[in-house]
Amino acid sequence: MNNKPTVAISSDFLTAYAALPRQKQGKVTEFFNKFKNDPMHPGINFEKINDGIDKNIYSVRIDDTYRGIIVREPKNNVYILLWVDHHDEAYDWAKRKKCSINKITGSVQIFEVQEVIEEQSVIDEPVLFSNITDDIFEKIGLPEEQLPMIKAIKTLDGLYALKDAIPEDAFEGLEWLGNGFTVEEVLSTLYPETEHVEIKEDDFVAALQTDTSKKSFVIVEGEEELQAIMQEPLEKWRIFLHPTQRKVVGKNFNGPARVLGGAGTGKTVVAMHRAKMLSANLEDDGKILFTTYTKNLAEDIKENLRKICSVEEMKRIDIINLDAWVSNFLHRQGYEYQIVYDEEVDKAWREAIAIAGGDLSFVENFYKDEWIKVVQSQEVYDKVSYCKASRIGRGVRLDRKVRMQIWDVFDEYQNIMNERMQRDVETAMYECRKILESKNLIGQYTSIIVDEGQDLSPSAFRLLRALAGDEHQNDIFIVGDSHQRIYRNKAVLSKCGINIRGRSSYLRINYRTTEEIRKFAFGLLNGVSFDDLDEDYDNGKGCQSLTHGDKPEIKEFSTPEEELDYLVNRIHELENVGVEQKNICIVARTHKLLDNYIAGLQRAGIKSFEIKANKTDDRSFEGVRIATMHRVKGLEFDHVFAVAVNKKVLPFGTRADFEDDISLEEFRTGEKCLLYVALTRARKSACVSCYGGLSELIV
Ligand SMILES: Nc1ncnc2c1ncn2[C@@H]1O[C@H](COP(=O)(O)OP(=O)(O)OP(=O)(O)O)[C@@H](O)[C@H]1O
Repeated sequence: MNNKPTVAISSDFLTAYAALPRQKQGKVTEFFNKFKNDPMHPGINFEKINDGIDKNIYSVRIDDTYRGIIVREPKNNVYILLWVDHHDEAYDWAKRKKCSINKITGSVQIFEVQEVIEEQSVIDEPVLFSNITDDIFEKIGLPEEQLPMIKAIKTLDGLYALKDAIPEDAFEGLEWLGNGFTVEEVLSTLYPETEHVEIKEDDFVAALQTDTSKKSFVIVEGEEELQAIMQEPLEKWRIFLHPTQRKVVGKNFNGPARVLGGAGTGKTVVAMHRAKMLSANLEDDGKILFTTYTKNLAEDIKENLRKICSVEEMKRIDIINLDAWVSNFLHRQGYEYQIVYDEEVDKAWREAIAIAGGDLSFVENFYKDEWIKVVQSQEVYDKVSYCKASRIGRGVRLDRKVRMQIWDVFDEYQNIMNERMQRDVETAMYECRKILESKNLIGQYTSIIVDEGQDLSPSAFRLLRALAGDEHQNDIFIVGDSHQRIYRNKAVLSKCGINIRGRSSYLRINYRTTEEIRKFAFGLLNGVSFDDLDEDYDNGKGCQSLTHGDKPEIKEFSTPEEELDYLVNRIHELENVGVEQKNICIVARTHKLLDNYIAGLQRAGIKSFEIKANKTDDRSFEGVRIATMHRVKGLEFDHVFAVAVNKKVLPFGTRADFEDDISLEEFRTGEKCLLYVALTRARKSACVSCYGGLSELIV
């Protein structure tokens, strides 16, 4: 017998632990501290489970009323904490459970052995898995004992009713098969080829270390680790990665890599774990840059990275939004221009058009778009180059004469910015790269990780290429989703010196939203084609959520007052069933609209907390969250109300604001993406409401 005990915790145990009253949680932690050091201490009361089917599953006494459920595998000195509950409930949970190592996948599995299921009595209905052969069931890790039970299932509901009885890894495959995914899709999507380990039937120590087991179990090594786990038991992302996530986190890529995945599929989680892994393996004075588009997201990431990284690992990671990095760098280099945004930039454009627009009759948006999508995207910063530049994908055709006239406006825009010692952010990024190149400062970072890659511009990616230096192992890692592109930037990686060919992956399991919300939100994007951040398309299909709930509601009202009444009632209803205000978020298209809701809620006695730009959502504040659609990016709440989704609000612009149909369509797509982002922040429920007519973007 191995003398050193191996003690592990299951993901289910943490769920059960999180549901206990605080005082009982303290007892469990106390028990566990004692237990971990000496599982066979005489004070630990192992009791057999009466009528239990697995002789290795025991109960242990936490206090007078609570019991823990533990697998004890004496041969290898392994202990796995599976559950904790009131005495009777805990015994009930344990009675029919079995813990074993799956012969095919080598993973540790907890499952129930059931003799009959009710559905078997419905004779004439065809079974759900009639086309699935035994070897496929085996491949997805279904225990032999459960074959008859699974083969008898007739409906998806029947499958869901058995969720707790089936091992987690096998259930996932069954759910996807039941939802119509093909065997090939299921095997290639959910069961990545990881290192193939031959596990002996009873070698629990080795089995706990397979990637599939690590999805549901964690071996607890030290005191600090245990404390960190028990302090935030529901933050499972810190510990239990899916094998598909683990594969991307740990892989050595011989150059830039890209990960796509719909909202809530764990892209940020993967990016954070990868940052930790790379930091832990950095040599000498290497450094990692973890960057993203918005400041608040960078702040959130910093906060979360602290939860998984050691102090040493954190020290080697710079976490900052790219424009802030650029601004800091330029400042250190004595660059005298100020980076300006939105209103300031628009002001300069308006003036430039008034001064140099002559008899051209283009709308303001046209110049701004042309500047970003042609000049900055291709770096054609002089008249001659601009006149020769490709304008593929731009709606209006321009002859040389008109291009020359347009350049006069661009010239004037640059003059104005120069006079004011200002720069738009893209120009600043371009100039930042030029300084890096001229001062031989390229390659400042060993590795760069980019979150929300869909929102970075070509100038940003070219700058990142320079910051990472020449292509090398694990140089750039980008996660993103073009369905969530809500700013005007769009880049093709290969055109920015970032070649990801052969190094791309897709995450397809949605951890955040219910399947019903995911489908509804994704349906809003029907008929629009999306890119893969490179030269190809991403159809965003082939995803599935882990949870289920009600379909999002669409509520139409005649007046804002009626909508507000509804909102107030719903908030009270949610509060009455124990939902905290901070887990509810109201999302609107514009800042101005938010003010109406804040005032309305106040009149109804409901506290609200506006989530503002450049700040994290401070959870210590009470109140229903309220934010713009742009601002909720990267956040999540149990319940989301997208309000004022009115005819004249979404899209927030009309045909007259755009020069041509292509520009208009691009804008409308951005507006759809905003609604997609807003709704996919919801974990449990989402509602769309409007007054005075529903937005035409909801079909
Ligand atoms: N392995 C995991 N185990 C448990 N929860 C997870 C896991 N991976 C991700 N999650 C949870 O799923 C939710 C979504 O994860 P994350 O924010 O990383 O997704 P995302 O793809 O970046 O989403 P979005 O693109 O919408 O911002 C988070 O609550 C996260 O904690």
